[in-house]
Amino acid sequence: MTILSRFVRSQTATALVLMWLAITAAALFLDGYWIGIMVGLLGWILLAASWNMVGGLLGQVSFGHSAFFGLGAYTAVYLATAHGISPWLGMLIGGLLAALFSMIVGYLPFRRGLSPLVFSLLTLASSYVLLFAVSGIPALGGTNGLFPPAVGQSVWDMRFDSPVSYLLLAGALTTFALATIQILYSGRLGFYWRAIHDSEAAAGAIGINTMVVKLFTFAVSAFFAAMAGTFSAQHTGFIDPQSVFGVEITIYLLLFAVVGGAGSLLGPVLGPLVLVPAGEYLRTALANAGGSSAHHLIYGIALMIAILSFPGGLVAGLRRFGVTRGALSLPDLARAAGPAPGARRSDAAKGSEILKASGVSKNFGGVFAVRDVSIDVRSGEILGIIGPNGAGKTTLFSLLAGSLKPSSGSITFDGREIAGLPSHEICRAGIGRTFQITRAFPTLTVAETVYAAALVGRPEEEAAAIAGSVLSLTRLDPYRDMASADVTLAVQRRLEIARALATRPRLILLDEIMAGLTPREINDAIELIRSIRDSGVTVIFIEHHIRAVMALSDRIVVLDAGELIAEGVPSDVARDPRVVEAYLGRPTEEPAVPPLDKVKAR
Ligand SMILES: Nc1ncnc2c1ncn2[C@@H]1O[C@H](COP(=O)(O)OP(=O)(O)OP(=O)(O)O)[C@@H](O)[C@H]1O
Repeated sequence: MTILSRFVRSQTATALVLMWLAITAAALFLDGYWIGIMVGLLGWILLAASWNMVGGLLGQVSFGHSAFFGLGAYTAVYLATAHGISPWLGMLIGGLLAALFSMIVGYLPFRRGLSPLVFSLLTLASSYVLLFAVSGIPALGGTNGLFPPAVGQSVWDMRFDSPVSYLLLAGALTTFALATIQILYSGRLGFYWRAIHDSEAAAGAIGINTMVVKLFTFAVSAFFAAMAGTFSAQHTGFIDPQSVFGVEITIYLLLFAVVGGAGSLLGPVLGPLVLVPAGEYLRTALANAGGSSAHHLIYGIALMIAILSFPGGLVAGLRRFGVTRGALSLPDLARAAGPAPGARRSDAAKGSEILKASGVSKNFGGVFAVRDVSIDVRSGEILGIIGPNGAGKTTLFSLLAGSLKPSSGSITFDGREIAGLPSHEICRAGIGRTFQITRAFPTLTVAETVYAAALVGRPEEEAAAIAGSVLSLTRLDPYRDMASADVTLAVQRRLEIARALATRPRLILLDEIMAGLTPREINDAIELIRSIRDSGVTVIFIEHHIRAVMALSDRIVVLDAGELIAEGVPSDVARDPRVVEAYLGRPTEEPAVPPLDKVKAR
């Protein structure tokens, strides 16, 4: 499907058609007062849609969109007053400045993977920094603000006599933003946004460069917010630091998101559509009965009732009428006949070394989770990693998969040093992983999850072919349209494997995929792991189920208290006294050491 046909079928397109019908009707039948209200409404929709890209779709709540709004307003007005530059050019420059500013603000939290709260606070601080900075600059009018030049009344000056002209301009800018967001969402970015929103760690593990996606999205969002700022300044004819950089704008944006539905494409349209006219109606209706305090009181109470009645916002309430959060563009995977998951062959010949960890350690403060561990993994083998709870198995996986950086040591994969690389680069190098505690993408279906993983770094047709074949291999076909959050634990674990396989790894790391499964499901998992190996993928798996470890492993590595204590074929490892001691504690009488395969894991 082409970009255009995807767009035409979207709910955004329908909303835009309705919006233009309303604009036409308003232009024909409404007076200047109501047209002014509508202009304000469209401005809020534009700003709310821009905020929703980051706060809703990515799940990174920004308290600083007023900073971008203000940058757009001040840049255009200052360039027009001081240098006679057209606000159109000012809008572009303001947008670019805001995009640059957003990248400076977002770089550190995104790069370091800091918590969303840190991001929120940084954005809030950024709007205050600009508020105080601009208030202290005389050339920008200080706290008194600036007026756009009154000359003109022309398209070039973005100053119009007729309210209808502002209405048309607001409609055009809002259309530009909503259409752009919809087009981005209908492509691969929609999948990446949802994946990052649902689980950033899992998004990185399927190869998504989460930092780049977040920075890009933040920059586009800031550009649109600045656009709204320029427009608003031209429309109202006056700006001051408090009105454009102030926290009220952010509070309104959060309210629109909560009432409309954050994370959906239509939420930022519905939120202002309900709240702006309702606020205006209350303001005028109660003008003679207590003035602004009565209006604010009733507005606040109504808002609280609305928020409590529709926890997911209006979009959630309207879902039964077919209003969705925005459909992703999933191709028909059933028709896609793809290559086997392991078709991306390793450079390493079967039996040769594919992964080598040498002297790898990881400490958390004084705790050594992994201490001086060295392992070799051969291409085509199944390597089991066992050890008591807290032995360092998952930490070792995280080091191999890039979610943790080793404190010391080296890890090479296919001869390339990968220690300390971010998880998306390690995935792209050919290592896939599952998580001990499953990290589904709950807002995606089973098929969308697998397709999203296959899509990273590949054309859509190839991704569809891979996803189709992985769904068959992992026997997930019957569940493909179910939400990932709604399937059973056994299916969720298979889905994690399928997601990792869809990245077409040469090596897959499986972390306790049998935990909590029934004996029958464990047998299925054993068969699945064998078929993965047979498709050409090397397997390392952590498991507490000794029967499965014995049945599957070509070799076993045993960790205890962060150290490697034994390594070898299953029969040797099972009888190694150090291993049995690690599991059962030191025997009091010799030779009462039972072999490990008779021991139930703790
Ligand atoms: N982020 C962390 N911060 C501090 N300590 C940690 C962290 N992650 C792991 N540890 C500690 O490192 C040690 C090894 O933990 P790890 O989860 O790797 O063990 P494991 O062998 O996978 O255990 P299990 O079988 O219970 O999953 C434990 O003592 C754990 O408490």
